[in-house]
Amino acid sequence: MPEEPSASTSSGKMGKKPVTIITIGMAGAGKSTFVSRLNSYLHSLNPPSPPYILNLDPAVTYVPYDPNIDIRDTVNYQEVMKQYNLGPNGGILTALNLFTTKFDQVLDLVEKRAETVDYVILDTPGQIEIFTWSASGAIITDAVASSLPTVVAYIIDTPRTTAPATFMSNMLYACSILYKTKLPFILVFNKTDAQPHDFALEWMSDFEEFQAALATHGGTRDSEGEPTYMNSLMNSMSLVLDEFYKNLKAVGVSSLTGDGFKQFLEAVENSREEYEKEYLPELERARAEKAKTLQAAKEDSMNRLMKDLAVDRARNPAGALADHWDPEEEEDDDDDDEFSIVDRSEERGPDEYIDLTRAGRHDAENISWPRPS
Ligand SMILES: Nc1nc2c(ncn2[C@@H]2O[C@H](COP(=O)(O)OP(=O)(O)OP(=O)(O)O)[C@@H](O)[C@H]2O)c(=O)[nH]1
Repeated sequence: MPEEPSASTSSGKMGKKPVTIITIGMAGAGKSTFVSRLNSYLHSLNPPSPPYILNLDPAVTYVPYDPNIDIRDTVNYQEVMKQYNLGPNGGILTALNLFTTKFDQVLDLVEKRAETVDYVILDTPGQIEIFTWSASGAIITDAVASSLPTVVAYIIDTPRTTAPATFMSNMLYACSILYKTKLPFILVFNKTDAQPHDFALEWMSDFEEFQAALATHGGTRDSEGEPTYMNSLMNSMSLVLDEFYKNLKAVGVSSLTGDGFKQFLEAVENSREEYEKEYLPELERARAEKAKTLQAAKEDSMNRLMKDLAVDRARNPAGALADHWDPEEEEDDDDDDEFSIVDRSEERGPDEYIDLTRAGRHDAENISWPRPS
């Protein structure tokens, strides 16, 4: 049963910046269903807190919610596949890369809504590596995280994670994303209606429990009764991961029934504090460092340029007299209007039905895409 909705976490409109939730997870873990349930849960709060949702999966045929911004409105992934002779994964990756070139427009739209929403939710492509191991995924994550408090929700298919080896692989993947993004991180054990997540919490809080589960699992001993290489490796890894688990929040949810979403939002609220205390100061330090380096480089190039100019003028006084700069002569090569991001909520009323079969593909045939580098 879903818990009684509470408005305690709905405070963004009262002065706080909205939190961005980036949902990441293996194919079929339930990302879209999770986003859809989170959307309806936030609508059911008192007062309601409708989120701003971005769908970043260009290949999805159906999403069970109405996204405010949908990558499919900007990039036709089938067209991209045809135009560049790509397979499905290359097509999705290139479509995401093309969309990323316009992400400043997306950020503008999101920032425009920052006063009126508490949550911005990103649904990512089904193939996890397309977002987590691509330049565009990193650019989108960094851009969002430098503008708003951001948290990663790593969605796990709990029923498919009960085997110790699968659990460990999933945790290692989560670990790699945590260290790559350095953002507050929530492990979301989904589908708890089908499989409660207690076993996972036990394994995370006590590595001996995990090792005991490993020992009872088949295939951990060789023909001579000795622990296999994989078994020894996983035993050692469980000690390593013990440290990683300390930096994580874990919640169990059922996107089917709505169970656990109150706890999820509480974890998001704690992550906001973590972002402000840990991520933001680090971001500001990195920004200041970059600005300093950039300023020094600029001054150095300027000094060299001025020196060169002085030499040129001394050598050629007649040419120096003809020196002039006319801003009117500058060519206007701004091609920003080539294609634009669509905010669906500005086109339609919030409760209006969106025909997803018709949506988007705005003049896709007329778009001439730049060659991917
Ligand atoms: N029992 C149960 N099934 C769920 C739950 N959440 C999602 N599912 C099912 O899991 C399947 C995959 O869900 P999706 O939301 O499409 O998963 P996804 O991660 O977005 O999938 P891709 O985008 O294709 O990677 C669907 O059949 C859902 O109905 C849940 O909480 N409980």
